[in-house]
Amino acid sequence: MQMMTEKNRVRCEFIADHSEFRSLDSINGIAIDLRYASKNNFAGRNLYGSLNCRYLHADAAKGLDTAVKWLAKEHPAYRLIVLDALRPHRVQNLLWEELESTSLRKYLADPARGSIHSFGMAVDVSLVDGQGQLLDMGTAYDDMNDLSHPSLEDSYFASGALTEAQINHRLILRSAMLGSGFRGISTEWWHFDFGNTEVIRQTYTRIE
Ligand SMILES: C[C@@H](N)C(=O)N[C@H](C)C(=O)O
Ligand SMILES: [Zn+2]
Repeated sequence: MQMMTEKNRVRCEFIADHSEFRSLDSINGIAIDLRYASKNNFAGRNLYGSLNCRYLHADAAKGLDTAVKWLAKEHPAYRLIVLDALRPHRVQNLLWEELESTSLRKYLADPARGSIHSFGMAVDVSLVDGQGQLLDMGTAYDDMNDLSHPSLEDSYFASGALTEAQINHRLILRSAMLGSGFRGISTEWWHFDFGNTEVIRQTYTRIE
């Protein structure tokens, strides 16, 4: 296993000069509402402060370009909205502290391993309609409970806790993302990693 060296870590303040990363503003056709750059998140405060986190690694940005094109062709009434993208490692630490002594840490990557967001290789996304309104996914973004788990959707549909429309919205989002090289996780309908997470942790640049 390759050890992470200093050259694999870059402070977020220098990201604009780093050729591996692409601004979200270069991805045509997406909406952007970075929740951790506002008070509208589970911590209730702006966690990014003056840091510009409107970035992704170029590999993941290319995947998002593909997802945008698929959606425009197959579901032109809907658009992707990016709720989080690059998340500096120092902010992952803040999120981890925020959930100390709770059972909710299972919804976060342990900073000891590192979040794929901190490599710019994960995105939190949803769908908006033509008016920019979020589609109903059955739970809100970062709603840390079982109803958000893709792995439990079938049973929640059977019990009536999730409607057909809510499941359909999730399926459209998932089709756009999985068909473009992203992988979902079992506990969050909004989170997608691009590529092999072990390779990313070992070889990609982590933003501090
Ligand atoms: C906290 C949530 N939005 C999230 O992104 N979780 C993943 C697993 C992470 O922390 O990397
Ligand atoms: Zn995420």
